[in-house]
Amino acid sequence: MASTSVGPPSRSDMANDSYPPIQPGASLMLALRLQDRPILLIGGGVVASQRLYFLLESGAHITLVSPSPLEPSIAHRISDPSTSSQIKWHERPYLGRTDPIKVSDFDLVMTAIDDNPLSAQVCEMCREERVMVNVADIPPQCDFYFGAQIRQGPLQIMISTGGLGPRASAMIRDIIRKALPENIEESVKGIGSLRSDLRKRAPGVGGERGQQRMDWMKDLCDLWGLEQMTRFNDEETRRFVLDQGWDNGKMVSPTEVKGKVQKVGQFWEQVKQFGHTQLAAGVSGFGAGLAVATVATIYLTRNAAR
Ligand SMILES: C[C@@]1(CC(=O)O)C2=NC(=C\c3[nH]c(c(CCC(=O)O)c3CC(=O)O)Cc3[nH]c(c(CC(=O)O)c3CCC(=O)O)/C=C3\N/C(=C\2)[C@@H](CCC(=O)O)[C@]3(C)CC(=O)O)/[C@H]1CCC(=O)O
Ligand SMILES: NC(=O)c1ccc[n+]([C@@H]2O[C@H](COP(=O)([O-])OP(=O)(O)OC[C@H]3O[C@@H](n4cnc5c(N)ncnc54)[C@H](O)[C@@H]3O)[C@@H](O)[C@H]2O)c1
Repeated sequence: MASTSVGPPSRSDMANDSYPPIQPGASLMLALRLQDRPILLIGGGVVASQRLYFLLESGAHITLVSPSPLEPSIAHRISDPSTSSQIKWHERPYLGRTDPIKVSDFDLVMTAIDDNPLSAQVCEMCREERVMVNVADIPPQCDFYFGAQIRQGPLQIMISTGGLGPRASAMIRDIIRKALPENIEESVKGIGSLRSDLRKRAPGVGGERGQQRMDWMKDLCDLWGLEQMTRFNDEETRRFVLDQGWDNGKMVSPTEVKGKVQKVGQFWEQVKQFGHTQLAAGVSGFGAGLAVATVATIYLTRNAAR
């Protein structure tokens, strides 16, 4: 029978005394934040070039040790002004224990070389210094594995088969990529903006306030769904949802917002267009008066809705 992943109990399950069984052998899946962190990368071939790509995107500072020739994309990153300051290249083989570059000076170490005994030695050095290491050619000695990845803006997905089938990981990645909604990146950005606005409006950490904020956000996400979340990229929509929803301790559905925000938006469009027409016709006094009246009406309408 296929095993299923149960996962930890959610906040709402906590009350039910439900304790799913532990299934050992997993990796801890994390999203490492490496901005400005020192990373040691040993090797200059195809695998090292792939490591380098992901490290550069994470903002790390990479010390690269490898003799020439380098895989061409690595040479490109070293000379390209947009990435050159992130890479310090030592053009020579790494010497293991006798090397002046010490693994203890780095947050992570990665070897991608065609030299098993040297990789094993680097791994041993890292264990002694308690530095996490990825050894591309000896999976059992890795503290962490890479995986097939999808990155669409802030959304990141990683697939791991626990080292069993890297190619299978890439194939599963392609299935997931096809299944994702086209505008998923916009959904994630939209909900990110709403969360950030909410935290400005209701600051503080933990306690009752924190719980309220989380409950409201969770219910709102469930009510709106991923597709509608793209609409939170619009500032007016966010304000409306927070004014009407959060401030009143209730939920506002996408359909409720649709009417209101569109109406206000349309008014503004009309005001703008009307203003232009009047200016073009040169009837400025009457136009300005009417525009001021319209703006005042909108202002009152907006505030009455709060
Ligand atoms: C996912 C991906 C991420 C990445 O590297 O960034 C990744 N390998 C990728 C591709 C790939 N690697 C290999 C092939 C040839 C076909 C095949 O063997 O399947 C292909 C396919 C190809 O190139 O298309 C050969 C290979 N890989 C490893 C060994 C050593 C060994 O097993 O002994 C050998 C044998 C060398 C030999 O035979 O001599 C080891 C590892 N490779 C991992 C990750 C980790 C486990 C991932 C997992 O849990 O699934 C792990 C354990 C350690 C690590 O690398 O961290 C990336 C796909 C990225 C993408 O396409 O986007
Ligand atoms: N994890 C993976 O996804 C994966 C995939 C394919 C291969 N591999 C394994 O990873 C290793 C590297 O693969 P590759 O395709 O990049 O090989 P490669 O032959 O293209 O590159 C090896 C690189 O290591 C450099 N090198 C050798 N000795 C060195 C030393 N002492 N110090 C610094 N650099 C040194 C070489 O100059 C070369 O640049 C292989 O052993 C392979 O078995 C892993």
